[in-house]
Amino acid sequence: MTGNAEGTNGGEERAETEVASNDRRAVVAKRVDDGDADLTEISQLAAAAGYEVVDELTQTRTEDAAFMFGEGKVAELRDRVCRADADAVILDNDVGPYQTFNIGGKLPEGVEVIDRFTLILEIFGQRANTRKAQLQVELAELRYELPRAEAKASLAKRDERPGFMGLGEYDESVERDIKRQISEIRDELDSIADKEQARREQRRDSGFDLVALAGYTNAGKSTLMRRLAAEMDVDENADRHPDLDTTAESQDMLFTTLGTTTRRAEMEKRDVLLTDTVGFIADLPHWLVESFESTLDSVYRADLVLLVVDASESVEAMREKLVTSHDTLYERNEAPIVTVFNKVDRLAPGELADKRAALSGVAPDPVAVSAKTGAGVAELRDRVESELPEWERERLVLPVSDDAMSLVSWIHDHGHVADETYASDQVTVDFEAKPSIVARARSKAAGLASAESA
Ligand SMILES: Nc1nc2c(ncn2[C@@H]2O[C@H](COP(=O)(O)OP(=O)(O)OP(=O)(O)O)[C@@H](O)[C@H]2O)c(=O)[nH]1
Ligand SMILES: [Mg+2]
Repeated sequence: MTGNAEGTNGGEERAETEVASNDRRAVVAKRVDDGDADLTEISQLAAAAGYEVVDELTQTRTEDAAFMFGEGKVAELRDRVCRADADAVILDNDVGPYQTFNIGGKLPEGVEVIDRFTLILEIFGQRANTRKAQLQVELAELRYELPRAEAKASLAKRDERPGFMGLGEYDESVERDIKRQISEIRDELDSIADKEQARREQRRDSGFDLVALAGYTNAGKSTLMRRLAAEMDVDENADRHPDLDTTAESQDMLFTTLGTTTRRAEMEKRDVLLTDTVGFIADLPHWLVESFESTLDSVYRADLVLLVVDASESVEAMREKLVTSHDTLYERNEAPIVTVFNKVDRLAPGELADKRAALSGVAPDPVAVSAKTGAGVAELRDRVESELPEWERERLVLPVSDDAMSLVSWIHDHGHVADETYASDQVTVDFEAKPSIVARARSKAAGLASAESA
């Protein structure tokens, strides 16, 4: 594949690649059919992957079958690469394997041609620090490679261009090998996903509501996560919640967060576990989204999703990012969504009201916050509690016994006790909890009563 996203075996080797990668120089380029090409996001992605952007080039024209750009533009690209002494060309386009090969052929020896997807994979490869993340990166790389291997195999078979791309002979065994690896990785990811699903169910059974932070990359999800999270009680929960973590790193960089982090959030009544996860980005091919699907399970399977958007950006940028986010959520999301306008500390007076009005179609009734200053966060907590699935109210009268006392404390752990009254031989607990918890409390109480009468 193009780019240097190979070597997904992680470990110390990866750390060295990362250090070495920090002084790579890149020219970023983009072609659009019409209008002006915007290089902001691809430049941010390049920086996130550790490239220094040394020059840029854009072109507005229809796609050239052989070179993607016009051939004259490729000559200009070559000049710029030479002048800037660049190591790589980063293209913000969906570039076919042959186009990549053809552009590479016009560039000085050793200059890499990297497209948007391989660049994103490179970033993910550098950030992948769990088994699951590494497997997902490997899966995406293999899925990127498969059609390319197929193309090479069919060319080799027809004996038209042996040694295509200077990478030696290809036969179908390469393809078979890739397919076998893909299926092995899928199996392992499936079993990880099953364990995670079981853990979510267990958490629900213990009375937690699961709230997920979703949104475009760099919207401020991790910063908001830290703001909402309770002072850490990881130690207390270390066994029950192995992915609970004290940190959720924030940086002004795309894709700071790759894996998922879960922390307890402090709410008035509800026990909420908040999960932070990978950000969304526009224009991803389906194979890349699918490779990271199980990372988004914590969003899709939550009880409530907080869709965070950077409100300091232009209305147009916000709209595009909201649409991308909704597209990503659309097919599989099961939970209600609350839109959060973040970074309101950066807005001029009146700007918030204008943006609310302009975006009411894609962001109905958003909560405005600053994760940085804490403004609006109290309102957000109230909103989370009011949007979570309704709790049921119940009143149980129990005999005073050791077993009854442990049931009372179980109810305290799993719901919200409004009143607890002791009489000489009985205790009355008035509480609210999820319907499933209320049902279990009832059956436990029935068990107590029958044990007593036995
Ligand atoms: N001014 C301002 N900056 C903020 C606010 N919230 C987050 N930021 C900044 O925005 C940048 C991105 O924040 P993160 O919390 O890393 O964003 P994220 O959504 O987790 O990003 P990824 O993990 O990269 O997808 C950081 O530089 C934060 O300091 C806010 O309310 N106000
Ligand atoms: Mg983050």
